[in-house]
Amino acid sequence: MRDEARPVPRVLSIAGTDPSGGAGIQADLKSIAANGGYGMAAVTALVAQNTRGVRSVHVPPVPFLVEQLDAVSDDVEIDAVKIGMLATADIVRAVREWLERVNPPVVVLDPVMVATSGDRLLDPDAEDELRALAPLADLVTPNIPELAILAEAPAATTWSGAVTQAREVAARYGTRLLVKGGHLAGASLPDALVEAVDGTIEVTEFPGIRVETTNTHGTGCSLSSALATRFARSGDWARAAAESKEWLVESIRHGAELAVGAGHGPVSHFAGLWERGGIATRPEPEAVESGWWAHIEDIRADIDELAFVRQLAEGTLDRTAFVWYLAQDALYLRDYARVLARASSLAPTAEEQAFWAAGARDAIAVELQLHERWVPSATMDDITPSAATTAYLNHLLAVSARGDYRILTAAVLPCYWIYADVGARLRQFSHPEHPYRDWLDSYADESFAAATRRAIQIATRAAATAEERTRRAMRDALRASAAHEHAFFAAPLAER
Ligand SMILES: Nc1ncnc2c1ncn2[C@@H]1O[C@H](COP(=O)(O)OP(=O)(O)O)[C@@H](O)[C@H]1O
Ligand SMILES: Cc1ncc(COP(=O)(O)O)c(N)n1
Repeated sequence: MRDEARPVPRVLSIAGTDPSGGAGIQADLKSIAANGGYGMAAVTALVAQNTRGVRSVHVPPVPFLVEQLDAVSDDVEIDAVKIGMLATADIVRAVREWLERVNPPVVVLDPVMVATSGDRLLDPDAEDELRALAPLADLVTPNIPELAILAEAPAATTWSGAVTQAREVAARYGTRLLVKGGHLAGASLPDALVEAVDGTIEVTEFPGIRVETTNTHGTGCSLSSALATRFARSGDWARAAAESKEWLVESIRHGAELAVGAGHGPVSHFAGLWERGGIATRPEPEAVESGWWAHIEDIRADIDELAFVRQLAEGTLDRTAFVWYLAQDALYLRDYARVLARASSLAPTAEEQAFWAAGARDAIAVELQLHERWVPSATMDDITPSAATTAYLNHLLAVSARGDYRILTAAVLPCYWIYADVGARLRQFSHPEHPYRDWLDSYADESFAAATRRAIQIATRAAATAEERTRRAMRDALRASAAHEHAFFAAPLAER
């Protein structure tokens, strides 16, 4: 077992090619990626094949394979090696020498000899060399015919016969085996890990059910790559075997959906990932922020153009209209505080819970301040919520009632964001004689600016990790609130 398992192991496949993508290094790279590793590949042989069979094999000069292997090992720290098709005795020897030189921490040997189609992928005179390579592997993954060649005995015809033969092979080569039941008939399809533990050979069986399919091209390649990758991650062979088999069966089940070829089709290496993770990309929080800001640009421009905002800046705003606005604001803040308290109660972390709770408290504090300075509490009894105030609050309370925290963070955001933005501009109009100086200066509040930054951060981070549908709902809620902000600023001169 390795001292330190790697989160994304760097796994090198040494194997032949399959231009139709289902077996060989093409399958290995997909399998390594699907099982959580970084895949690399050195080509032993180029095989003109498809799902129906092998047409011809071209073996490049052996020194060139060694160059490929050295190019990788001179540069990359290799966490695991998976060996597949080796074609000739010279290649087996060259790979063995490289293994002895580089000594990679994990070696999985799939002793590829015959393709699913029945075509030979290893010269018969290379079998002795392959037997000599087996002891260098941490795990050998023969199918039943390959096990027989390692055992130099007839092929097993029953599962118990295969396991008995695997015990002999494990003892003889001093290596660990994963023997596969794919070539036996029947509904069950077990695999077994056979290894020497404290001098005795132990067998761990992984039962399985045969999937009714012809999509079995590359199952051996894919399984051995999955094993190398998962063992490099966990350092546990039994766990790697169980997980790899589960992954492979799921991939076999979805193979036919790919509609690749008319023979033995490939497995769908990423079926599980596609189903559970999807292929949608996700934006960074910064991109969400700039996208949202642009999405409400028209509303922001309209707010800047409002007579109320302009007159407030110039100081020409009618005082009654201003006090009416503040009274509406006080009414608004009372329920806005409740909505922020709801965000606090829905928050996934203690920090966010505290942030929204503080926001709720501050909203009430501002409301009380409004009474002290501008709107006597007695006046409040005469004020009824305007249509704009009612509509804005109904929107926020509805989002709050629906209970999706992420959408709620987007809905409450404009009250921070637009307010801080409008305020920053209004503040510049303040001067000692300005009738609303106190009010304009209150916008300079640094803690409100900091709270606005944090609210933007919480909402955009939530959006960045949400699925597309939720992200869109967040943007819609934000825009709806922005429109309510506009109506709220327009109301003092329109509704009153
Ligand atoms: N039809 C199937 N249903 C479920 N699992 C299968 C099926 N065919 C192969 N497998 C699994 O794929 C792996 C490789 O199987 P096998 O056919 O024995 O090896 P190879 O591909 O090397 O000939 C094994 O784990 C086996 O259990
Ligand atoms: C290059 C290459 N390597 C191996 C196999 C065996 O495939 P399977 O995994 O179906 O036994 C193959 N068809 N081609």
